Amino acid sequence: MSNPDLASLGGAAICFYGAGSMAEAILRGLVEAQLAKPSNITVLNRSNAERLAELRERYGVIPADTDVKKEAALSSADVVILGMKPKDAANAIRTLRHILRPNQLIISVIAGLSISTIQQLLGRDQPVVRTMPNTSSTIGLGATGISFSSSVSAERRELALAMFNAVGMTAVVEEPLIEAVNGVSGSGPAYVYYLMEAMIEAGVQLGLSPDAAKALTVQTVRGAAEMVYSTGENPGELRRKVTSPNGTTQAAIETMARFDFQEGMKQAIVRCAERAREMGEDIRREAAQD
Ligand SMILES: NC(=O)C1=CN([C@@H]2O[C@H](COP(=O)(O)OP(=O)(O)OC[C@H]3O[C@@H](n4cnc5c(N)ncnc54)[C@H](OP(=O)(O)O)[C@@H]3O)[C@@H](O)[C@H]2O)C=CC1
Ligand SMILES: O=C(O)[C@@H]1CCC=N1
Repeated sequence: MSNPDLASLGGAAICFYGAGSMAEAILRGLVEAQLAKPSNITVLNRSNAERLAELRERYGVIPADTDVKKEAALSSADVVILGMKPKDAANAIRTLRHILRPNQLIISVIAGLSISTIQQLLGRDQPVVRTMPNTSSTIGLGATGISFSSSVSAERRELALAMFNAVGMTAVVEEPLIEAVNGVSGSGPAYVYYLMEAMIEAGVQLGLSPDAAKALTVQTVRGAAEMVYSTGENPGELRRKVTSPNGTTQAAIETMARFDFQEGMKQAIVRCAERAREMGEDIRREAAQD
């Protein structure tokens, strides 16, 4: 399937600096949507050459598996995507200081890491796009929050949006709201999986086979998400339609309310955002030691 946004990415050379699960989710989406040619994508990591070979096998992207190739891939890229864990970010970004040119576009997916810390680690006002995607990008159903440093041109904003629109939907937010995005959708798939684990366990407890409990749970979550998406109705309205007075659903919801289910969810999301800020602060302190 060709993509109408293809023109906006053109032949941009993209380098994934960090080649883990999030990098794979994005690059797979880009390749499958034909938004980028595999021959324009290089991947590199710290030391795991087998992983790079696996990505080459799966998507046809180019592994940069020696120091010379890594430096060449980074210095020649139009876009460098930072995809390492927050604890590895400061050291990894510092090494870019003498490799990158000042106008190369940086896109970060790293939780907590602010645009100003990236620029501090690079020692200059490099154009930076800060994002918070999620792993559903793997199947083109990602949700990504995006913010830009003031030095990112309108054309490059479009390019970054096209990249993440290729793997799902995007929401442009002011940078201080990226942690809120982390709380809602960056970590969000895990909350849904957690809920599904409980639904499956309860189904088995009630006598269903594990396979039947899983199949019924998966279809229920898919169907419920699709109902909200395709009808445009609020989840609360749709919930009320399922809940007959004094019926089975009411009994279930009242039980959840006794355990303060919604309050627990809200506090979890607030804590997630707070944890992202703490992790960002740790990296900022590391950067300040320069
Ligand atoms: N997973 C998720 O659901 C989401 C993750 N994120 C963010 O994405 C980032 C990556 O997460 P995830 O993909 O799960 O992590 P992974 O552990 O799967 O991947 C991390 C990658 O970074 C590489 N790396 C680490 N240090 C360096 C270095 N100095 N130079 C080059 N490469 C390096 C690792 O290489 P090697 O294996 O060789 O050490 C590995 O390829 C995190 O910052 C996270 O906050 C954002 C949204 C969602
Ligand atoms: O758990 C984490 O820190 C990462 C960031 C968002 C999802 N996973």
